[in-house]
Amino acid sequence: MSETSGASGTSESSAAAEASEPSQAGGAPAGQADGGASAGPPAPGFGNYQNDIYLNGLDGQLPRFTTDLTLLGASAREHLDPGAFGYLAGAAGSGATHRANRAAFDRHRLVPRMLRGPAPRDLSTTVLGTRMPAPVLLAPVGVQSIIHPDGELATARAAASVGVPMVLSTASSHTVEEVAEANGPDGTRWFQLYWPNDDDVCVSILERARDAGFTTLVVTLDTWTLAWRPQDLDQSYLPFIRGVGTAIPFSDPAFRAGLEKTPEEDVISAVLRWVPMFTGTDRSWDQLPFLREHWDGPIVLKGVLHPDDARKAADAGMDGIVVSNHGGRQVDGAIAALDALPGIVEAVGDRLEILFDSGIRTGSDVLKALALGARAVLVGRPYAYGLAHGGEDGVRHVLRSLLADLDLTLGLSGHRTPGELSADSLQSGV
Ligand SMILES: Cc1cc2nc3c(=O)[nH]c(=O)nc-3n(C[C@H](O)[C@H](O)[C@H](O)COP(=O)(O)O)c2cc1C
Ligand SMILES: O=C(O)C(=O)c1ccccc1
Repeated sequence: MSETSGASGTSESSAAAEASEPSQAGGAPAGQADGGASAGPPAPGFGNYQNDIYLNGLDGQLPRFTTDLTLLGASAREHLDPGAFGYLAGAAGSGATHRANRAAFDRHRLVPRMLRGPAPRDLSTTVLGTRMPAPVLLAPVGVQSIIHPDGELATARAAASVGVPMVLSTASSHTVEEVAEANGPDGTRWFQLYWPNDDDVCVSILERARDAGFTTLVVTLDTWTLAWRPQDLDQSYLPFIRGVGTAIPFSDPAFRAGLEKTPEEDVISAVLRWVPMFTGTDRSWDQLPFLREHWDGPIVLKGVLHPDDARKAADAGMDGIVVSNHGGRQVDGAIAALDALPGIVEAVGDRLEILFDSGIRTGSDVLKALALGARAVLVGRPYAYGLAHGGEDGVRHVLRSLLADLDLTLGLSGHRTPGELSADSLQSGV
């Protein structure tokens, strides 16, 4: 949208993996009614979205787009420039880890239980002091203005209307203050840090995030430099070197103080100062006290895949971790995030909160991650695809679909709350 596209990506990796998920004819035509999407507090029982959709059908209204979230990658292509699509759907290298994330879910199957009266259900939970209606958060996804002009503002509004917490990326297209306003007084929001190597800039961004009502800090460890991403390389597509996804630093007084000209006057110089400040900046465990000193809420480390790193996070006094391989976008050939989860839960499950992301597409995926010990999950590409399909309404449709599927699948499996799930709820290795 904001970019002109270069050569179209031809490698069969990454984006193709997402876009080639089995395509059924199920996708409702775009542009139709939004199946009962409405702002305001969520209806009691997420499964009601199913009723809304069927009842709207009596009036000839179909959901805005498909309710099968595994299909969204393919249809998002129609709404995006090739560059933006490749960036969103793509992955590292051959896409092996991206595919492994999905394959891992298939190796675990739920074993439903009967006649246990699992209604009404209660999906709500509290994670690190944040009350949430279901154990689901929106993962940090940067540069959302390449997906839709409203970008993170649309996401923030949709998240608040459903009650789901959002995690805002440092690489946002809108400032922390703008996103907080869109998310509103009732929205719940966490802030994701790409840790700048300039301490003054880091502290200034943290203070702004805290003042704007972001309660928990998520520090991403696995993307201190961008991986080899053929989908982007083949199109020479990197939004933030064009000053897209840089709203937070460019509006930051400490960052601006180090520039001779403002970013509005000279975007190239601002980009040249920012990019090396947040990428190419690997950190070490002994630097974590700096963040503790400058952030008074909970701190979560995102991108942990080894039990020893999870132990180090606990030893460092961190409050939580996200078991994640960044949706297969960083180390191609890395372990599927779901396969890393049980060992990490065993190592530190009693010492800190364990969240999970990478590959969640359906309600049953959420249940499998919870059964393997995650307290909550983050979902990335699916809501970004929703944003591509229909801005705020599109994100809301994805969220309501995922939560309705989660609620119904939990109940049909014989459970009333997510806390009832355990490894016994699964048959694994199938
Ligand atoms: C387009 C895109 C941009 C992303 N940007 C960020 C980011 O700025 N910060 C971050 O920590 N993770 C980022 N991620 C990773 C997500 O937070 C999350 O780990 C990943 O998308 C989960 O996998 P899934 O897409 O299969 O749900 C990004 C992912 C995508 C697809
Ligand atoms: O593309 C990503 O996965 C990502 O995390 C990122 C990194 C820098 C800027 C924007 C997004």
